[in-house]
Amino acid sequence: MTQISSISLRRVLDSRGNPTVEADVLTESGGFGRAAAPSGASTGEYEAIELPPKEAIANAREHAVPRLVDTVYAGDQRAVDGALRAADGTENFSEIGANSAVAISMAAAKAAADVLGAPLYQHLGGAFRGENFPVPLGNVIGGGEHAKDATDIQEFLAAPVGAPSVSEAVFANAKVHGAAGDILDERGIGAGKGDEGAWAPPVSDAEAFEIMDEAVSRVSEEVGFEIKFGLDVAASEMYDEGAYQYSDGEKSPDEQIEYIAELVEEYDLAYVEDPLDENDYEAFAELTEQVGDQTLICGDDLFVTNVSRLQDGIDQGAANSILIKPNQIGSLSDTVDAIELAVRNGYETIISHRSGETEDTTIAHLAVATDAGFIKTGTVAGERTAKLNELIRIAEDAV
Ligand SMILES: O=C(O)[C@@H](CO)OP(=O)(O)O
Ligand SMILES: [Mg+2]
Repeated sequence: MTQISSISLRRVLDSRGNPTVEADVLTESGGFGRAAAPSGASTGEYEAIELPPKEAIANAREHAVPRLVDTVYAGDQRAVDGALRAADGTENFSEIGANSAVAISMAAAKAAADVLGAPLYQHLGGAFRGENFPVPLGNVIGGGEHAKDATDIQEFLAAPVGAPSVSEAVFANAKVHGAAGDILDERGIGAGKGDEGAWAPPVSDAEAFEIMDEAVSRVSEEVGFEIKFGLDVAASEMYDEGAYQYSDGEKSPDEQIEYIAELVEEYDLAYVEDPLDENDYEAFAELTEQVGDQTLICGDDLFVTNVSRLQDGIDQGAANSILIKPNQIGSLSDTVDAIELAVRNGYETIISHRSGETEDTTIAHLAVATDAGFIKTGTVAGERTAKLNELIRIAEDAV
């Protein structure tokens, strides 16, 4: 029933106005799935390779499509992803492109769910999936590679850890975004928005901390539950010549560890992603040792959703959580392998969008299917709210 009968690939727009790969998968019984690849700006050095979409599509048509059509069952996700790996023949999808691979992988899962008449989260999670819903981490203020002339730290993220439901959490994050906008106004600071819809004000990181702190406490008081905040430092982007380059000077790796540990204390941060360079497992381990019992130290560029990099981190005690981005590794099976390895070792999982996104909502389903503790997918902007609104629908459907 789920045997793949055709695959179409096309270029569509992403939220930055760049082309990306979209895949349609059809099965012999009429099942249909459509998915599109997202795209990063602050990409990790060890990510699977995104090819220019035209090239990715041409190569996937030549190598992958013939291996899948009339042969592989969309319901057998491991077979779909195994065929993609075999068609590509490299470690990092540099032949067919991780963008083509992940689009086909996700579209096949959706086609299978369609045939089975089950929502995607149910198909991926199975009968015994957990009962929890992820806490949404929402980007409220940001800079780094996502906006010029804004903060050095890439993302200041609202974390509504005390929210009684997914929908209350989602609305609270949007309110924090609104409150941060009000505070910027009150301070006479004009701000545009970055790639993910977060405010991108021309302020120092120190001022952004003040604004975030004020915004989460205003909204927390209004909604009556605890809202903390966290960061994506995206430190690899500022690491150069052995030091972290901030607008107001540089910090050595030891100073960076001390600075982040102080921020965790001062602001009671719920979450700190990529506080250190992607090659410095040792520094990650040191910071985790210092503050890992108070906060999540998360590896994004450090782990790139890759089981062997995650295993290295587990062996060394580097970080206590992992960011999960299907396009960093190129297939849903590889993604789920990373999630399972993390869970077996007590690492929290955070399913994440990319800064370049589409209306695709697969990550909302993946987060629920795998019982992830968190999902990072913005606060406002259509390609972000697509996931958040899907999460609200899933929560309603799954009761
Ligand atoms: O660093 C990140 O976590 C992501 C998403 O916020 O950014 P990008 O997609 O640019 O890598
Ligand atoms: Mg990141």
